[in-house]
Parts: sequence; structure tokens; C-alpha cells
Amino acid sequence: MNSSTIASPDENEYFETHSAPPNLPELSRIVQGFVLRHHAAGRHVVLVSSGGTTVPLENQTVRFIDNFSAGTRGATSAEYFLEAGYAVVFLHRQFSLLPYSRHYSHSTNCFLDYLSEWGRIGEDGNQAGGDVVVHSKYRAQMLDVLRKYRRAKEGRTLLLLPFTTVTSYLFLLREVAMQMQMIGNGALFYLAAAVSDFFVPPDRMAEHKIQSGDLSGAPETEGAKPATQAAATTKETGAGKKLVIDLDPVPKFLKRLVEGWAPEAMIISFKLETDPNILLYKCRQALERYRHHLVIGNLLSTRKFEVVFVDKEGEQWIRVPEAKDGEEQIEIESLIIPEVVKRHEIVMSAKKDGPMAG
Ligand SMILES: CC(C)(COP(=O)(O)O)[C@@H](O)C(=O)NCCC(=O)N[C@@H](CSSC[C@H](N)C(=O)O)C(=O)O
Repeated sequence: MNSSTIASPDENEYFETHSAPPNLPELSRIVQGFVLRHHAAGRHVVLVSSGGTTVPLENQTVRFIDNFSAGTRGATSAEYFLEAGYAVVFLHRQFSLLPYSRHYSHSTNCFLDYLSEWGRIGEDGNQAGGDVVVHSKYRAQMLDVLRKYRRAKEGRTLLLLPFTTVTSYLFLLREVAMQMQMIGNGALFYLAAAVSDFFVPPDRMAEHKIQSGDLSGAPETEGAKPATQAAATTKETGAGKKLVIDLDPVPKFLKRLVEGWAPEAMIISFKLETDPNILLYKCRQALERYRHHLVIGNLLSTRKFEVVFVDKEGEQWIRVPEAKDGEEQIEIESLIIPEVVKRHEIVMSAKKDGPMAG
């Protein structure tokens, strides 16, 4: 089934008026090989999306709108899926947190603080003596992370796919979903990425950097769209120049994923809110709108300590106890992923023992 047979006009138009990532054909071949290999080995495959997508305001992008996400949810979840025996396609915001390196790449203290002494590097670049030594207090954790990282690398069970813009995210998500169709409900989608809801349509995209200053005396710019057409323009007001932005809604890709790109897969989306009073309502609304398996709701302020699973049966809160003094804070993903895996197994066995079975 190709994606255009089930697409809605707004989705078709979105993909027809935007350019796919230039390396999409190559990435598609890599994903196909990854999915085939792990399916043949009897391994389930999960697509974990992670990080925020951007919406450029100019073709030659200087300014863009970003969505909040450090990538902790996605990168940490990917580690626990790997430990649960899944192969992971990690569709992530470029330069956001990655599985395993997340422990050291973005932490407040510099990675070098974990090392207690440096070997003396000789003139010719050869080690002149001495060794790089990890502080004893970090050694156990670092060895544990290193071993797990190596296992994923040697088993090639982790495939990293970077995106930046919402357009590259949507093209990649659709491509991976099409390649995962071959594994039916052995495929799991865990959509933790913070996806843009609004974008600047190409025909209203300014070509050059939006000017904040006065250009009255400047030479004409070749080929630039008249500012009036652009979706993001500056407007003279009594208080000086204002930036006025007029965006269109991004097609509801989740609906396309459920109805066409991955009709047999188990699909889980995350719902991010800041107001606790509307979280459950918004989760249920998403579930009714997209008819997928599960919505995991979380509040920006407590996302590391509690989430709520909302499905057609009801809701189930998952919370981690506050860490006692001197104790490591439990990662809530260590509780989320086993519950997701349990539900995925139920979905897979239900399909196997379906109405025709027995
Ligand atoms: C982003 C966080 C909070 C993790 O944070 P980090 O650990 O710092 O990375 C994640 O848990 C989450 O809620 N992700 C989902 C956030 C999100 O934007 N969800 C969308 C639904 S997915 S985008 C769906 C699209 N708009 C459509 O309707 O088709 C929403 O809440 O509306």
C-alpha cells in the first residue's frame, strides 16, 4: 500500500509542496535492511521519536520556531527498549540527547570532569605515557553504560535517524512506517517527539532573513517575495517594528499513521500539557480522534516523576517516588517501558489468537 492511496488532500498537498530530505532514498534502503534483519531474527522493532521539530520562518533560515524537548524521554526509553530485546529506530532531533551518550553529552559538568588524569601526548601524537583514568566514583556507572552501548553497537540493534524541521520529521516518519509495514503488529511506534502543530507554507515563506531594521534606502533584493505575501513579516507600529506571523496547521499526521502508514502496528503517542486540569481530557480527545492504542500524558513540570497511560479501558498513573537523600532518582522510563512492552505483547497475542484462531 503506498501512502498516497490513503492520504487526505492536506497531507498530499503537504508532501507535494515540500522537499523530502535529499538522502531519503538511501535512508529508506538502510531502514528496510534494518527492519528485515531484525524481523528475520524474531526481534520486534520500535520506532522511538525524540526531540522537538523546528518550523523555519525563512527559506534561508535564520529564525525558526522550535518545540520544547531535550530528548530525555526518547533517549532513555530507547535504552530500556533495547534492554527489553527490541531493535530501535531512533528518529531524533539532530544534536538532542542520544541513548547511552546522554549520560555524559549534555550534563552540566563537562565530560572531562569524569576523568582524573590525562596521559601525556607526545609530539608525534603517540601516547607518551600514563593513561586516561575515570574517577573511581564514576567507573561502575560508566562501565555499565559502555557495555550496553557496545552491545547495541555490535548487535546493530540501534539505528539513528536525525531530523531538524517538521518536514524532515514527517518524511522520515512516513518512510520508516512504510518499511515497517512488513512486520505487522510486531512494529511499535512510541512517539515522544514534540512535533510542530503550525508551519509556514512554502508559497508564503520569505526567501531572505526577515529584516528588523529599516530597508528604505537599501538596493532591491533579487527574486525576493514581496514582504506582504510572507507569513512572517515585520509591521510598523507606534511602538516600532512588530514581527507578525501567520502560520497554517500541520496536517494531523497521527491520523495518517494510524489509518494508512502503519495500519497493523501498535501506536503510542505522548500528550504534553502544562495545565493539569486538561491533561486527561486532551489525552482522551487524542485517543478518540486518532483511534490508536495508547496516549501517554505528561505535564511539563512533572514529566520526570509521573505519566498517565490513557487507553479505551481508562487511565493508569505511573509515578516514581522522590529519591531519598544520596539515592539515585529512579528513571520513570524504567517503569514506563516494561508496561508498554506488556501491552504490546497483549496486542500481538490478540492478533495471533484473533477471531479466526482456535
Ligand atoms: C517532550 C516530552 C515532554 C519529553 O521531554 P524531554 O524528555 O525533554 O524530551 C515528551 O514526554 C512528550 O510529551 N512528547 C510529546 C509532545 C507533543 O508535542 N505531543 C503532541 C502530540 S504528538 S504531535 C501530534 C500532531 N500535533 C497531530 O495532532 O497529529 C501534543 O501534545 O499535541
